[in-house]
Amino acid sequence: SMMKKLLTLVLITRPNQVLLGMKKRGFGQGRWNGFGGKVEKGETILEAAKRELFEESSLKSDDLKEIGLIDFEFVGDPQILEVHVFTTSKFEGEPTESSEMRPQWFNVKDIPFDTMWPDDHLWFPLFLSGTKFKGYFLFEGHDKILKQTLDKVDSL
Ligand SMILES: CNc1cc(N2CCOCC2)nc(N)n1
Repeated sequence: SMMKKLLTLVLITRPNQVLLGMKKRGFGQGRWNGFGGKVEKGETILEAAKRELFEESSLKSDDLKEIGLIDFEFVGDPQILEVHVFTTSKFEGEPTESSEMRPQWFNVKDIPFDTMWPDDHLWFPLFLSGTKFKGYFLFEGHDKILKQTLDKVDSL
């Protein structure tokens, strides 16, 4: 039976650039990604996004805007990952390496998609153009997308 796990993903931007973190351990290790993780009991999804952003990058933001909702399914695993994607260009602090993440600014035209999750190059253009989206990706392992849907939406 399908179980859903709530997760967050925060993409910080500044003019012509996106802040990504190199995941140093655990799920997605060795790939650049936004900042995020699990939603704990007793916190809202937005509170989780803020918390994970601070824990993983030392940045603080009260301006996170939800721009995407992505369901990830993995063949053979009943746990669906429901990832709530947020972005902001208003933040405080300096990106700082954590135990989980090594942050680095990337020019938008040089996003390292080859060392990111294979779904990212499909939905990043929507995030970068300010288009809200809903997506579904069925993975086989961590590198192969078997099925996908990606739709622009007016509201999430
Ligand atoms: C499977 N493809 C994924 C997963 C993912 N994350 C799952 C764990 O929580 C943080 C976001 N993030 C991206 N870009 N692609």
